[in-house]
Amino acid sequence: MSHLLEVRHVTRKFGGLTANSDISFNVNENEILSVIGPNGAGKSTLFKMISSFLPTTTGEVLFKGERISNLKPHVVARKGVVRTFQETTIFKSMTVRESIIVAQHLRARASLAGYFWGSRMAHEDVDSFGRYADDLIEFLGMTEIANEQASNLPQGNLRALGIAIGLATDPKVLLLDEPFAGMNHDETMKMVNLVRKVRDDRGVTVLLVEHDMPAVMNISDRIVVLNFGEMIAEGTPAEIQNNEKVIEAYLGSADDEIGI
Ligand SMILES: Nc1ncnc2c1ncn2[C@@H]1O[C@H](COP(=O)(O)OP(=O)(O)OP(=O)(O)O)[C@@H](O)[C@H]1O
Repeated sequence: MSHLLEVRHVTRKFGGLTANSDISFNVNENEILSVIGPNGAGKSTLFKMISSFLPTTTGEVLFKGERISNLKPHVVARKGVVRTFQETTIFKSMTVRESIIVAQHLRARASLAGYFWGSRMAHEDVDSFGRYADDLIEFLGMTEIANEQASNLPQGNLRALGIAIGLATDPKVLLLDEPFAGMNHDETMKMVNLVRKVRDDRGVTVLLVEHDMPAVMNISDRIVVLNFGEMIAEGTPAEIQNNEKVIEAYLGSADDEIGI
């Protein structure tokens, strides 16, 4: 298996605070890798650097051997590394289908003027965006809610729409920020299956930050553990569950009901 992503000696400081300290690990193609750690461990900061929403202080992130850290986020997204946000960023006034169409703007070939004047390329874009949206809607099992306004959707469907929006630009790597947060067991299991399907059927490599340990242990091929900005472990779910440093980090934190 080749390394699709390489996180190399990444450090991020905020003034005197080191949020990430010399983090290095690789992500293989078609892998589901979770980043876990107690509150404030530096997980979100690391995700922001991988998707280039935040520059590294030192170190770099490579995608297919090419540096993607410290570029503009839309450039990184266009290359195929896309971060999904929690539902706050979903266009609530649009329907599911409209949201997925609009989210494809990064793939547009026609110019803005072309859209304004209705050029042939603009018409082709709009047609292909519609077809791709319908394909995604079917793939994600959202046909029945395709024309529902996003603001009317329950939590589980909103999360699925977040994933659909992430997939709208046909990424190679999807970064999911707490995809199971606030979900009950059934909703979590549906989302676990959906994320697996995205990996299995569309060949998307998935990185996720998550606090729900049973879900993490269920879904992950490998896990990276952060604590106070340091990477303290990396391994399979079974290895992580038995890792002394990890157990200590969680027992010593407010997350001691973490269930690992
Ligand atoms: N923009 C910022 N400015 C200053 N400090 C920050 C900033 N962003 C994060 N931090 C600090 O960096 C540390 C790591 O934060 P981060 O949000 O990455 O942790 P986390 O593991 O994602 O936490 P949680 O699980 O609670 O979401 C924390 O001490 C946080 O206060």
